[in-house]
Amino acid sequence: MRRISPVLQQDGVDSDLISLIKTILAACREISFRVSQGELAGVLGSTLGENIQGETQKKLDIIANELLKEVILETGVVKAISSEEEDDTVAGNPHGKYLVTFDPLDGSSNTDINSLIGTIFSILPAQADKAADDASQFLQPGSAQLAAGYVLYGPSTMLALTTGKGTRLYTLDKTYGGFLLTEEQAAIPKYTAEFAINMSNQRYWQPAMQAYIADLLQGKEGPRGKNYNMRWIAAMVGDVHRVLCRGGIFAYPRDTKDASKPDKLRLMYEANPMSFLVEQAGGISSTGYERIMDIVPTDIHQRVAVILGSKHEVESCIAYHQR
Ligand SMILES: O=P(O)(O)OC[C@H]1O[C@](O)(COP(=O)(O)O)[C@@H](O)[C@@H]1O
Ligand SMILES: [Mg+2]
Ligand SMILES: [Mg+2]
Repeated sequence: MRRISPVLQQDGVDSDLISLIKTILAACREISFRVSQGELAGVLGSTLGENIQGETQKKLDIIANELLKEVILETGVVKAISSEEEDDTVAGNPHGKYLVTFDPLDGSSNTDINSLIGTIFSILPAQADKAADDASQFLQPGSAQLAAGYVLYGPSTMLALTTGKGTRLYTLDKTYGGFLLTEEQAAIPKYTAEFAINMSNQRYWQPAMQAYIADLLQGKEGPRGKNYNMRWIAAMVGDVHRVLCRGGIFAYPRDTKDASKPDKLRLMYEANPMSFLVEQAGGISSTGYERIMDIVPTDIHQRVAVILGSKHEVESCIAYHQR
Protein backbone atom coordinates (compact mmCIF):
# COMPACT_ATOMS: atom_id res chain seq x y z
CA MET A 1 0.00 0.00 0.00
CA ARG A 2 1.22 3.47 -0.87
CA ARG A 3 2.02 6.33 1.46
CA ILE A 4 0.63 9.80 0.92
CA SER A 5 3.66 11.70 -0.37
CA PRO A 6 4.32 9.59 -3.49
CA VAL A 7 0.62 9.64 -4.36
CA LEU A 8 0.48 13.44 -4.11
CA GLN A 9 3.77 13.79 -6.01
CA GLN A 10 2.34 11.63 -8.77
CA ASP A 11 -0.71 13.92 -8.83
CA GLY A 12 1.64 16.85 -9.44
CA VAL A 13 0.96 18.56 -6.10
CA ASP A 14 3.35 21.36 -5.07
CA SER A 15 5.90 20.19 -2.47
CA ASP A 16 4.94 22.94 0.01
CA LEU A 17 1.30 21.88 -0.26
CA ILE A 18 2.30 18.25 0.35
CA SER A 19 4.16 19.18 3.51
CA LEU A 20 1.24 21.35 4.68
CA ILE A 21 -1.19 18.45 4.17
CA LYS A 22 1.17 16.12 6.03
CA THR A 23 1.39 18.60 8.89
CA ILE A 24 -2.41 18.78 9.16
CA LEU A 25 -2.46 14.98 9.20
CA ALA A 26 0.14 14.85 11.97
CA ALA A 27 -2.22 16.93 14.13
CA CYS A 28 -5.12 14.65 13.15
CA ARG A 29 -3.09 11.59 14.19
CA GLU A 30 -2.66 13.17 17.60
CA ILE A 31 -6.41 13.97 17.77
CA SER A 32 -7.14 10.38 16.72
CA PHE A 33 -4.98 9.07 19.54
CA ARG A 34 -6.64 11.28 22.14
CA VAL A 35 -10.11 10.41 20.85
CA SER A 36 -9.30 6.71 21.13
CA GLN A 37 -8.17 7.22 24.74
CA GLY A 38 -11.49 8.98 25.53
CA GLU A 39 -12.04 9.69 29.19
CA LEU A 40 -8.54 8.35 29.94
CA ALA A 41 -7.13 11.34 28.07
CA GLY A 42 -9.60 13.73 29.73
CA VAL A 43 -11.05 14.81 26.39
CA LEU A 44 -14.77 14.21 26.96
CA GLY A 45 -17.37 16.67 28.25
CA SER A 46 -18.07 20.35 27.73
CA THR A 47 -16.25 23.56 28.59
CA LEU A 48 -17.97 26.63 30.02
CA GLY A 49 -17.38 28.53 26.78
CA GLU A 50 -19.32 29.15 23.58
CA ASN A 51 -18.01 29.72 20.07
CA ILE A 52 -19.01 32.69 17.90
CA GLN A 53 -22.02 30.70 16.67
CA GLY A 54 -23.39 30.45 20.21
CA GLU A 55 -22.67 26.72 20.48
CA THR A 56 -21.30 25.24 23.70
CA GLN A 57 -17.73 24.15 23.09
CA LYS A 58 -16.75 20.62 23.94
CA LYS A 59 -13.31 20.03 25.44
CA LEU A 60 -12.40 18.17 22.28
CA ASP A 61 -13.42 21.14 20.09
CA ILE A 62 -10.83 23.25 21.90
CA ILE A 63 -8.12 20.58 22.08
CA ALA A 64 -8.43 19.78 18.36
CA ASN A 65 -8.49 23.48 17.46
CA GLU A 66 -5.34 24.27 19.46
CA LEU A 67 -3.44 21.29 18.05
CA LEU A 68 -4.29 22.17 14.46
CA LYS A 69 -3.75 25.90 14.83
CA GLU A 70 -0.31 25.51 16.36
CA VAL A 71 1.14 23.07 13.84
CA ILE A 72 -0.39 24.77 10.80
CA LEU A 73 0.95 28.20 11.73
CA GLU A 74 4.40 26.70 12.43
CA THR A 75 4.76 25.45 8.85
CA GLY A 76 5.68 28.94 7.64
CA VAL A 77 3.78 28.40 4.37
CA VAL A 78 0.41 29.52 5.75
CA LYS A 79 -0.61 33.17 5.65
CA ALA A 80 -3.68 32.79 7.87
CA ILE A 81 -6.09 30.28 9.29
CA SER A 82 -9.81 30.37 9.96
CA SER A 83 -11.55 27.88 12.24
CA GLU A 84 -15.05 27.16 13.46
CA GLU A 85 -13.70 27.66 16.97
CA GLU A 86 -11.99 31.02 16.31
CA ASP A 87 -14.14 34.16 16.13
CA ASP A 88 -11.64 35.81 13.78
CA THR A 89 -9.00 34.62 11.37
CA VAL A 90 -5.50 34.16 12.81
CA ALA A 91 -2.54 35.61 10.90
CA GLY A 92 0.50 33.49 10.05
CA ASN A 93 3.49 34.21 7.80
CA PRO A 94 2.74 37.35 5.68
CA HIS A 95 4.58 35.64 2.79
CA GLY A 96 2.74 32.32 3.20
CA LYS A 97 1.28 30.75 0.05
CA TYR A 98 -1.79 29.16 1.61
CA LEU A 99 -4.90 29.83 3.70
CA VAL A 100 -6.33 26.98 5.75
CA THR A 101 -9.88 26.85 7.04
CA PHE A 102 -11.08 23.99 9.24
CA ASP A 103 -13.73 22.46 11.44
CA PRO A 104 -11.42 20.97 14.08
CA LEU A 105 -14.06 18.62 15.37
CA ASP A 106 -17.18 17.83 13.39
CA GLY A 107 -20.05 16.04 15.09
CA SER A 108 -19.35 17.51 18.54
CA SER A 109 -22.57 16.07 19.96
CA ASN A 110 -21.17 12.58 19.26
CA THR A 111 -18.05 13.00 21.40
CA ASP A 112 -19.57 11.88 24.68
CA ILE A 113 -21.34 8.83 23.22
CA ASN A 114 -18.24 7.30 21.59
CA SER A 115 -19.71 7.80 18.13
CA LEU A 116 -18.35 9.09 14.82
CA ILE A 117 -16.54 12.43 14.73
CA GLY A 118 -13.95 13.97 12.44
CA THR A 119 -11.85 16.93 11.32
CA ILE A 120 -12.64 18.78 8.07
CA PHE A 121 -10.14 21.05 6.29
CA SER A 122 -9.89 23.18 3.18
CA ILE A 123 -6.81 24.85 1.66
CA LEU A 124 -7.10 28.00 -0.45
CA PRO A 125 -4.45 30.08 -2.22
CA ALA A 126 -3.26 33.17 -0.31
CA GLN A 127 -3.82 36.50 -2.02
CA ALA A 128 -0.67 38.58 -2.51
CA ASP A 129 -2.47 41.93 -2.30
CA LYS A 130 -4.02 41.26 1.11
CA ALA A 131 -2.47 41.51 4.58
CA ALA A 132 -2.16 38.37 6.69
CA ASP A 133 -4.75 39.68 9.15
CA ASP A 134 -7.28 40.61 6.44
CA ALA A 135 -10.20 38.17 6.80
CA SER A 136 -11.54 39.10 3.36
CA GLN A 137 -8.80 37.03 1.69
CA PHE A 138 -10.72 33.91 2.76
CA LEU A 139 -13.86 34.93 0.87
CA GLN A 140 -13.10 32.83 -2.20
CA PRO A 141 -15.57 30.38 -3.74
CA GLY A 142 -15.13 26.65 -3.10
CA SER A 143 -14.00 26.24 -6.72
CA ALA A 144 -10.74 28.00 -5.70
CA GLN A 145 -9.81 25.26 -3.21
CA LEU A 146 -6.40 23.68 -3.81
CA ALA A 147 -7.10 20.74 -1.51
CA ALA A 148 -9.81 19.53 0.82
CA GLY A 149 -10.25 16.59 3.10
CA TYR A 150 -11.55 15.11 6.29
CA VAL A 151 -10.21 12.68 8.85
CA LEU A 152 -12.86 10.41 10.29
CA TYR A 153 -12.20 9.08 13.80
CA GLY A 154 -14.16 5.85 13.55
CA PRO A 155 -13.39 2.17 14.13
CA SER A 156 -10.52 2.94 11.74
CA THR A 157 -9.16 6.45 11.36
CA MET A 158 -9.66 7.31 7.70
CA LEU A 159 -8.73 10.21 5.47
CA ALA A 160 -10.61 11.37 2.38
CA LEU A 161 -8.48 13.77 0.36
CA THR A 162 -8.71 15.60 -2.93
CA THR A 163 -6.37 17.96 -4.71
CA GLY A 164 -8.59 18.02 -7.79
CA LYS A 165 -7.37 14.68 -9.19
CA GLY A 166 -10.18 12.53 -7.84
CA THR A 167 -11.00 11.69 -4.23
CA ARG A 168 -8.74 9.16 -2.57
CA LEU A 169 -9.30 7.32 0.70
CA TYR A 170 -6.51 6.45 3.11
CA THR A 171 -6.47 4.50 6.37
CA LEU A 172 -4.27 5.34 9.34
CA ASP A 173 -1.87 2.48 9.97
CA LYS A 174 -1.34 2.79 13.69
CA THR A 175 1.68 0.48 13.66
CA TYR A 176 3.58 2.56 11.11
CA GLY A 177 1.99 5.85 12.18
CA GLY A 178 1.00 7.17 8.75
CA PHE A 179 -1.93 7.08 6.32
CA LEU A 180 -1.85 4.43 3.57
CA LEU A 181 -3.85 4.58 0.34
CA THR A 182 -6.73 2.11 0.59
CA GLU A 183 -9.07 3.39 -2.17
CA GLU A 184 -7.44 4.89 -5.22
CA GLN A 185 -10.60 6.60 -6.46
CA ALA A 186 -13.84 6.96 -4.53
CA ALA A 187 -16.78 6.71 -6.93
CA ILE A 188 -20.26 7.63 -5.67
CA PRO A 189 -22.91 5.45 -7.36
CA LYS A 190 -25.17 7.63 -9.49
CA TYR A 191 -28.37 6.05 -8.19
CA THR A 192 -29.30 5.38 -4.58
CA ALA A 193 -32.19 4.43 -2.32
CA GLU A 194 -30.74 5.89 0.88
CA PHE A 195 -31.25 9.38 2.30
CA ALA A 196 -29.85 11.22 5.33
CA ILE A 197 -31.68 14.15 6.84
CA ASN A 198 -32.68 15.25 10.34
CA MET A 199 -36.39 14.33 10.06
CA SER A 200 -37.22 16.10 13.34
CA ASN A 201 -36.98 19.40 11.43
CA GLN A 202 -39.49 18.32 8.79
CA ARG A 203 -42.20 20.81 9.69
CA TYR A 204 -39.72 23.71 9.42
CA TRP A 205 -38.45 22.93 5.90
CA GLN A 206 -39.36 24.87 2.77
CA PRO A 207 -42.13 23.38 0.57
CA ALA A 208 -39.65 21.95 -1.97
CA MET A 209 -37.89 19.78 0.62
CA GLN A 210 -41.18 18.81 2.25
CA ALA A 211 -42.48 17.59 -1.10
CA TYR A 212 -39.27 15.75 -2.03
CA ILE A 213 -38.99 13.82 1.25
CA ALA A 214 -42.73 13.11 1.31
CA ASP A 215 -42.36 11.41 -2.08
CA LEU A 216 -39.37 9.33 -0.89
CA LEU A 217 -41.37 8.20 2.14
CA GLN A 218 -44.15 6.89 -0.10
CA GLY A 219 -41.69 4.29 -1.38
CA LYS A 220 -42.76 1.85 -4.06
CA GLU A 221 -46.32 3.16 -4.03
CA GLY A 222 -45.21 6.78 -4.61
CA PRO A 223 -43.94 8.73 -7.63
CA ARG A 224 -40.33 7.56 -7.11
CA GLY A 225 -41.37 3.92 -7.40
CA LYS A 226 -38.86 2.43 -4.93
CA ASN A 227 -38.43 2.01 -1.19
CA TYR A 228 -35.86 4.23 0.50
CA ASN A 229 -33.83 3.63 3.65
CA MET A 230 -32.79 6.40 6.06
CA ARG A 231 -29.56 7.02 8.02
CA TRP A 232 -28.50 9.95 10.25
CA ILE A 233 -25.17 9.98 12.06
CA ALA A 234 -25.40 13.60 13.31
CA ALA A 235 -21.85 14.19 12.13
CA MET A 236 -21.48 15.41 8.57
CA VAL A 237 -18.14 13.58 8.28
CA GLY A 238 -19.84 10.27 9.05
CA ASP A 239 -22.74 10.86 6.68
CA VAL A 240 -20.52 12.10 3.84
CA HIS A 241 -18.16 9.17 4.35
CA ARG A 242 -21.06 6.75 3.89
CA VAL A 243 -22.07 8.62 0.72
CA LEU A 244 -18.49 8.37 -0.62
CA CYS A 245 -18.41 4.64 0.15
CA ARG A 246 -21.81 3.49 -1.09
CA GLY A 247 -23.76 6.48 -2.36
CA GLY A 248 -26.82 8.20 -0.95
CA ILE A 249 -28.17 11.70 -0.57
CA PHE A 250 -27.28 13.85 2.46
CA ALA A 251 -29.21 17.05 3.12
CA TYR A 252 -29.24 19.76 5.74
CA PRO A 253 -31.81 22.06 4.16
CA ARG A 254 -32.85 25.55 5.11
CA ASP A 255 -35.46 25.64 7.89
CA THR A 256 -37.43 28.12 9.97
CA LYS A 257 -36.73 26.51 13.35
CA ASP A 258 -34.52 29.39 14.48
CA ALA A 259 -34.99 32.61 12.51
CA SER A 260 -31.45 33.74 13.33
CA LYS A 261 -30.02 30.54 11.79
CA PRO A 262 -31.94 29.42 8.70
CA ASP A 263 -29.03 27.25 7.53
CA LYS A 264 -27.00 24.96 9.79
CA LEU A 265 -23.82 23.93 8.04
CA ARG A 266 -20.91 26.26 7.54
CA LEU A 267 -19.89 27.07 3.97
CA MET A 268 -16.16 27.51 4.30
CA TYR A 269 -15.11 24.63 6.53
CA GLU A 270 -17.95 22.12 6.11
CA ALA A 271 -19.89 22.56 2.86
CA ASN A 272 -17.05 23.59 0.53
CA PRO A 273 -14.50 20.91 1.41
CA MET A 274 -17.21 18.22 1.40
CA SER A 275 -18.52 19.50 -1.94
CA PHE A 276 -15.03 19.30 -3.46
CA LEU A 277 -14.63 15.70 -2.23
CA VAL A 278 -18.11 14.72 -3.45
CA GLU A 279 -17.73 16.30 -6.89
CA GLN A 280 -14.31 14.69 -7.31
CA ALA A 281 -15.98 11.35 -6.58
CA GLY A 282 -18.63 11.90 -9.28
CA GLY A 283 -21.38 13.30 -7.05
CA ILE A 284 -23.18 16.65 -6.91
CA SER A 285 -23.40 19.29 -4.19
CA SER A 286 -26.00 22.05 -4.28
CA THR A 287 -28.13 24.31 -2.12
CA GLY A 288 -31.11 23.21 -4.22
CA TYR A 289 -30.76 26.42 -6.22
CA GLU A 290 -27.04 26.70 -7.01
CA ARG A 291 -23.77 24.74 -6.96
CA ILE A 292 -22.24 25.18 -3.53
CA MET A 293 -18.70 25.66 -4.84
CA ASP A 294 -19.88 28.64 -6.95
CA ILE A 295 -20.99 30.67 -3.93
CA VAL A 296 -18.81 33.69 -3.20
CA PRO A 297 -18.73 33.86 0.62
CA THR A 298 -19.51 37.09 2.43
CA ASP A 299 -18.43 35.92 5.89
CA ILE A 300 -15.95 33.31 7.15
CA HIS A 301 -18.64 31.71 9.35
CA GLN A 302 -21.40 31.88 6.73
CA ARG A 303 -23.95 29.08 6.77
CA VAL A 304 -25.53 27.38 3.78
CA ALA A 305 -28.16 24.77 2.87
CA VAL A 306 -26.53 21.54 1.69
CA ILE A 307 -27.83 18.77 -0.57
CA LEU A 308 -25.12 16.39 -1.78
CA GLY A 309 -24.43 12.88 -2.95
CA SER A 310 -25.47 10.51 -5.74
CA LYS A 311 -25.84 12.40 -9.01
CA HIS A 312 -29.31 11.33 -10.10
CA GLU A 313 -30.83 11.57 -6.62
CA VAL A 314 -29.47 15.07 -6.00
CA GLU A 315 -30.70 16.10 -9.45
CA SER A 316 -34.18 14.80 -8.54
CA CYS A 317 -34.13 16.82 -5.33
CA ILE A 318 -32.98 19.96 -7.20
CA ALA A 319 -35.88 19.49 -9.63
CA TYR A 320 -38.32 19.94 -6.72
CA HIS A 321 -36.63 23.28 -5.95
CA GLN A 322 -37.10 24.44 -9.55
CA ARG A 323 -40.79 23.65 -9.83
O1 LIG B 1 -27.91 18.22 15.56
P1 LIG B 1 -28.33 17.89 14.17
O2 LIG B 1 -29.47 18.71 13.70
O3 LIG B 1 -28.51 16.43 13.95
O4 LIG B 1 -27.10 18.38 13.26
C1 LIG B 1 -26.05 17.57 12.94
C2 LIG B 1 -25.10 18.35 12.09
O5 LIG B 1 -24.41 19.30 12.89
C3 LIG B 1 -23.03 19.12 12.78
O6 LIG B 1 -22.60 18.30 13.83
C4 LIG B 1 -22.34 20.46 12.87
O7 LIG B 1 -20.96 20.35 13.05
P2 LIG B 1 -20.17 20.73 14.43
O8 LIG B 1 -20.27 19.56 15.36
O9 LIG B 1 -18.79 20.95 13.90
O10 LIG B 1 -20.78 21.99 14.98
C5 LIG B 1 -22.86 18.37 11.46
O11 LIG B 1 -21.69 17.63 11.40
C6 LIG B 1 -24.08 17.48 11.43
O12 LIG B 1 -24.46 17.09 10.14
MG1 LIG C 1 -19.02 20.58 11.90
MG1 LIG D 1 -17.01 21.49 14.81
